[in-house]
Amino acid sequence: MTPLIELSGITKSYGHVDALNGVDLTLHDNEIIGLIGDNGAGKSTLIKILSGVESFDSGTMRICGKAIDPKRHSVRAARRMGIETVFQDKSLGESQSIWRNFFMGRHRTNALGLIRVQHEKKEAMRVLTETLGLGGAGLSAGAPVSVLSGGERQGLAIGRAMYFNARVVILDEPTTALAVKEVGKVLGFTKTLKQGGKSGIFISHNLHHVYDVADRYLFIQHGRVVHEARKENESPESLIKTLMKWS
Ligand SMILES: Nc1ncnc2c1ncn2[C@@H]1O[C@H](COP(=O)(O)OP(=O)(O)OP(=O)(O)O)[C@@H](O)[C@H]1O
Repeated sequence: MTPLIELSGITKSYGHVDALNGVDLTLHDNEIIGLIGDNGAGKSTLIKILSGVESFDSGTMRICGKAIDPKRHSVRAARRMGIETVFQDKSLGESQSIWRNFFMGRHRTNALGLIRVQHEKKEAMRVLTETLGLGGAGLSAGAPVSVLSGGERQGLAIGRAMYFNARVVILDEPTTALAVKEVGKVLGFTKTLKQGGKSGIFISHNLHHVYDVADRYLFIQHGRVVHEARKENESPESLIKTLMKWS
């Protein structure tokens, strides 16, 4: 089966800094991979390239078998091909309502071009309650995002990506700065992605979290994938040992 994402020899420099030095990476259908690497290893640069925020200098990138022209790659193009990124706490507007956030930039309109407010409210709540199990007293589509906990905000961003048919959801440090209970929620949402048939790329400095959600682990050092491991042969402790070896 054609992989969802195939990177071969991807390089990216910022002036004299070589952030990526020939990355090879494959992501398959309904698979979650964990990207592991020390500070400055190149993880963020890699996901910026995948999500279209940055372009790459050389190498080849294929999404669902289609070769990507680095000059035409953009966030919009990546989204069109089903790649969505959930950034830590940055993808939601605090004071805006939950339903507006959910449909931000992709509102459903009627024949007159007006936003279908009731439909969007209903759909947003359906995804949050049925797919992600959020809810409880007081949660309504019209409430501001600020009423949601840190974990629930990540859930909203993940639910939104699923609703808009993302094939691949990239989670960049989604558990950083969250309380333990909230971390559990976010790890649960990430597993929901996989149960829903999606794929994911999960980045975290906490290797217990990465171990928990990913099927396969890629270790990055100095802008290259230097080691790969599968869940069945690993434990959180063995991942930590391997990271120390490559740091
Ligand atoms: N916009 C930029 N301009 C100059 N150098 C950059 C830029 N972005 C990243 N770099 C450099 O590229 C290298 C890889 O950085 P990157 O942020 O991708 O690493 P990372 O693995 O995500 O690190 P961290 O875990 O600390 O977020 C680093 O040396 C970094 O300083």
